[in-house]
Amino acid sequence: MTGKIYSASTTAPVNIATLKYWGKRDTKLNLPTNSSISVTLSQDDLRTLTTACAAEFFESDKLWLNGKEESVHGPRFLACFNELRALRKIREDANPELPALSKYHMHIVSENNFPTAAGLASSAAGFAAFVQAVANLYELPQSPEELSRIARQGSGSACRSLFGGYVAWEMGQEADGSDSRAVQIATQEAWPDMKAAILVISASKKETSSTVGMQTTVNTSTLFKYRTDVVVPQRFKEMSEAIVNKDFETFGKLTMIDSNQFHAVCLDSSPPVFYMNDTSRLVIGLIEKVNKIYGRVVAAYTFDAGPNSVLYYLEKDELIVLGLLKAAIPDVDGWDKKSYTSSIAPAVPDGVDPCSFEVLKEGVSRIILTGVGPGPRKTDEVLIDGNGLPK
Ligand SMILES: Nc1ncnc2c1ncn2[C@@H]1O[C@H](COP(=O)(O)OP(=O)(O)OP(=O)(O)O)[C@@H](O)[C@H]1O
Ligand SMILES: C[C@@](O)(CCOP(=O)(O)OP(=O)(O)O)CC(=O)O
Repeated sequence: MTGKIYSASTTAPVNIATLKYWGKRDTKLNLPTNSSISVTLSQDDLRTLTTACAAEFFESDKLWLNGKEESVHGPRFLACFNELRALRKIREDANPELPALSKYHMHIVSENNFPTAAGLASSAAGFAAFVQAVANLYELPQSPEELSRIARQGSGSACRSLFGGYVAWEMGQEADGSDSRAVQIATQEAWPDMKAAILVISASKKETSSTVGMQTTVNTSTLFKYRTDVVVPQRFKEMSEAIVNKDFETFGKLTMIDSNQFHAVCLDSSPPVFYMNDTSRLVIGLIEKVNKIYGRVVAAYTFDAGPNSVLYYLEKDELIVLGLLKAAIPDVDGWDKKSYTSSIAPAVPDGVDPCSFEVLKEGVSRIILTGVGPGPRKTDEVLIDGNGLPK
């Protein structure tokens, strides 16, 4: 059977948290135990591209991710489908001339241009793109904030990828999750010189998913309650202010101590959850050393649920940060053509032991040079063919 196919596409960005979401107070609605903050990264380097289409002749909802069909019958996808269809239905009821897309099955085709399920926040970009693509298809009037409440139910961190720039996920208080949504703290333009270097230390699927790891922490860690009740509320205020004031020193310090505390509560879980490895710890040591040598925060490290390291730094310090990394890991994929050598400062400052570079050379497989970027973007690129199947 054939017929008219309605379609819309979007791209969506990855975001990397600087104040970590770790723990759910409601696993069904994906409601967090604490608020969190992230930086949205440029889609020139990391992005999901998703096409959503609907047609009367489709027989079921389907999703193809990177060319492979995946189930959409899990509760996360179902929650998003149901909410989006309900919003479309409101439009159709108000205007009976609209095609009855809410009654049609959907085909979703999506591509990540980076490793999936490897701690590079693919679920964040993936669910944000999915929700935004369907919202585009349905021509929904809802704001990014409202869409973020839906994306949150796909994957918590996805709610933050509905915005560009600097984003907070406010945990909310309501039992139904109506006030647990993302808001923008500052636009990309407000603080445009934030850069990020991602050291890909492992691009393989991780052993303990974030979903499982965080609930192990909620259920067993005694340090965790102190983190959510005392530490995060204070840090949330300080980090939001640091972003608004473009105060990298405070932003960077908070980013590093929060990453470390997140991994500390993982270790305090039973059984303990480990995400960092020896290479990750070496990166921490190196950045701590460099910051000490310069007497200020030149770069801030953060690690999610995996060994990969994300380093935030300001454009003005690019020569210091990338000069050192280029000296340490010159041969990995991902370097651009710039030289990053300076006539005034040595690439490897006094006090940094170049012997440690051997471990980095062994452990890092790729560098991704990126920076703060915008939120989801509509695109004319379409990933489906005339039969509603992946091209
Ligand atoms: N483009 C996409 N479209 C829809 N769903 C996606 C997409 N990309 C990833 N996902 C979903 O997210 C899952 C991977 O999420 P997971 O949390 O395991 O990894 P991650 O997001 O890369 O890591 P982390 O969240 O710890 O940074 C995939 O199995 C898939 O269900
Ligand atoms: C360490 C983190 O990256 C955890 C992300 O967890 P997810 O958003 O992947 O978890 P689910 O809500 O279960 O899908 C920290 C963060 O992004 O804030």
